[in-house]
Amino acid sequence: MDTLILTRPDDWHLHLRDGAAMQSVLPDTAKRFARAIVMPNLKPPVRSVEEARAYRKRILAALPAGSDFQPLMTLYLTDNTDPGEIARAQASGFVHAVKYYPAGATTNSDMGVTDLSRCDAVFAEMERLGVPLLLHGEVTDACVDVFDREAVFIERHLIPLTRKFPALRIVLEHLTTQQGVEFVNAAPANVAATITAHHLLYNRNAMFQGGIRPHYFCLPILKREQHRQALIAAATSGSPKFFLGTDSAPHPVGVKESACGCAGIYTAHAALELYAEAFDAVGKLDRLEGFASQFGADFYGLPRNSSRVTLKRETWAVPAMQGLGEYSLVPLRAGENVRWTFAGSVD
Ligand SMILES: NC(=O)N[C@@H](CC(=O)O)C(=O)O
Ligand SMILES: [Zn+2]
Ligand SMILES: [Zn+2]
Repeated sequence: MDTLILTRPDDWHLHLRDGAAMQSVLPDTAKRFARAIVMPNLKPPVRSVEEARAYRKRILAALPAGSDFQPLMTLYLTDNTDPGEIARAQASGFVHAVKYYPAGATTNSDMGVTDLSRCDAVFAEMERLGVPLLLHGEVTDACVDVFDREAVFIERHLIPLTRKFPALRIVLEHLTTQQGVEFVNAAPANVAATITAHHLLYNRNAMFQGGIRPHYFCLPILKREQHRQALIAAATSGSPKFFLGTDSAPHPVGVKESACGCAGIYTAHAALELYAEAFDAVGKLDRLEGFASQFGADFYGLPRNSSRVTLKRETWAVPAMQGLGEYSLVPLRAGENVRWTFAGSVD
C-alpha cells in the first residue's frame, strides 16, 4: 500500500505561540489538519475566555489565504481560576478545554497550579458541565527522577483526582510511559490520552546519539524502549482512548542550542507523515485513521471531518532549518529523510 487516503485529521495538542513565530509555523499545521487544540502557555498565559477570544482572532488572521483551519481554544488553569469561568468557556463555543500545568513543570508553566486541591471548585464545575481537563502529567518534585515524573504523577495525583471527580473528562497529554498506557486502559471512557509522533518514533537514546542532542529534548522526556513499545501498542490498538496530539512545540534555534536548552520538539512540518511512519513500521497503517481522524473528535463531542487527505510512500528530505531570522528553528529529522509525503487534500 503506497497511497493512503484518510479522513482529514485533527491535532489534539499543539503549540502555535503568537505573533511572528505563529505566523511562521501555522501553515505547517493548517495544511495537514482541519482543527487543533491550541495550548494556552503564552507569556502571559491565556487564562480567560476573553483572552482566548483575542488569541483565536489572531490565529485566524494569521492563516494562509483560503485556509479553513479551525483553532480550538483552551484556558490555562491557575491557583486563582474562577469556577465561573468554566460556564463562560462552555457558553463561548470556542473554548474546548482547560489545561493544567504543574507550576514549573515545563515551558511557560510558572503561573501553573501549585497544588491540585486548590482547583477543586473548578474541577467540580468542569465535571458538572463536561468540560475536558487536559493534563501535563508530571510531578515537579526535585527528588523524583526526571524519567519517573509521569508515573509518579499518576500514582500521587491522577488516581486521587479520578476518585474525587469520577465523571471529570480527562486527557492525559503527551503520554510517554507503560504505566500511563496501563492507567488509561484501565480507566473509564471519560479518561483518554494523546500521543506524540516523537514518543512513538524515538526512545531516550536519541538524546545522546554520538553527543548531546538538544532537538530531541522535550517534556515529558523521551523514555526507554520498553515504554515506546507500550505507546506503539496503545496507538495502534484501535482503542478510542488514544488519539493524535503532536505537541509540536517550536522554539528558536538559539534557545534550544544553549547551555540550558528549553524543552520542546517541532514536528508540525511533517506531523502526519511521521505518524504514518510509526504505524507503518509495525504494519498497522489501517489503524492510523481512527487514531488521527476519528477518536479525538469523538472524545471532544465534535463531528468528524468530512474531507480527506492523501499520503504517499515517498521519501523527502527535511531542511536543516526553517523559518526566518530570530524565528529560525530546527525541525525534527532536520537534514534527514521522512518516508511518507503529504500529497494534499481530496474533496
Ligand atoms: N513539550 C514540551 O517539551 N514543551 C512544550 C510545553 C509542554 O507541552 O509541556 C512547549 O510549550 O514548549
Ligand atoms: Zn506538556
Ligand atoms: Zn505541549
